[in-house]
Amino acid sequence: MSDTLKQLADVLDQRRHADPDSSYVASLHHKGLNKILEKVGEEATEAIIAAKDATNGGADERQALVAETADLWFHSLVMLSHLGIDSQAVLDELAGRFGISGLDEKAARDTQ
Ligand SMILES: N=c1c2ncn([C@@H]3O[C@H](COP(=O)(O)OP(=O)(O)OP(=O)(O)O)[C@@H](O)[C@H]3O)c2ncn1[C@@H]1O[C@H](COP(=O)(O)O)[C@@H](O)[C@H]1O
Repeated sequence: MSDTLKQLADVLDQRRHADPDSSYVASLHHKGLNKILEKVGEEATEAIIAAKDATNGGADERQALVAETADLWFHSLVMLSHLGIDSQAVLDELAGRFGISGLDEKAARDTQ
């Protein structure tokens, strides 16, 4: 899975300074951070609605949720690229959390 994310992140970095008229990614960078954040929020909302629809839905609704989650992940990667943050850092962050219960981590946070 992370090979796909890595490949996509590389393509996104390559498109950073491409022609906005021929690249959707370049057009997002050209419009700026606010537009990218607007898309992240929009795709998050669409993923939430798709998840609600998938609760009682069939294969089509489940596939729609997969597609909306892909849109959300894609636009989140564009956001990181725009800010010059290597998406590998997110994968490293998740890897660093392996074996640490979310409940234990939250309890430790509350005592700090
Ligand atoms: N994975 C994606 C990907 N996922 C979603 N999208 C685009 O994200 C947009 C989201 O759709 P919306 O309907 O929400 O957006 P919209 O209405 O077109 O845009 P707004 O007017 O709302 O801003 C669509 O244009 C999708 O095509 C993607 N565009 C590109 N990629 C990857 O990025 C690579 C580079 O793309 P380009 O920069 O376009 O060459 C591609 O080869 C793909 O690998």
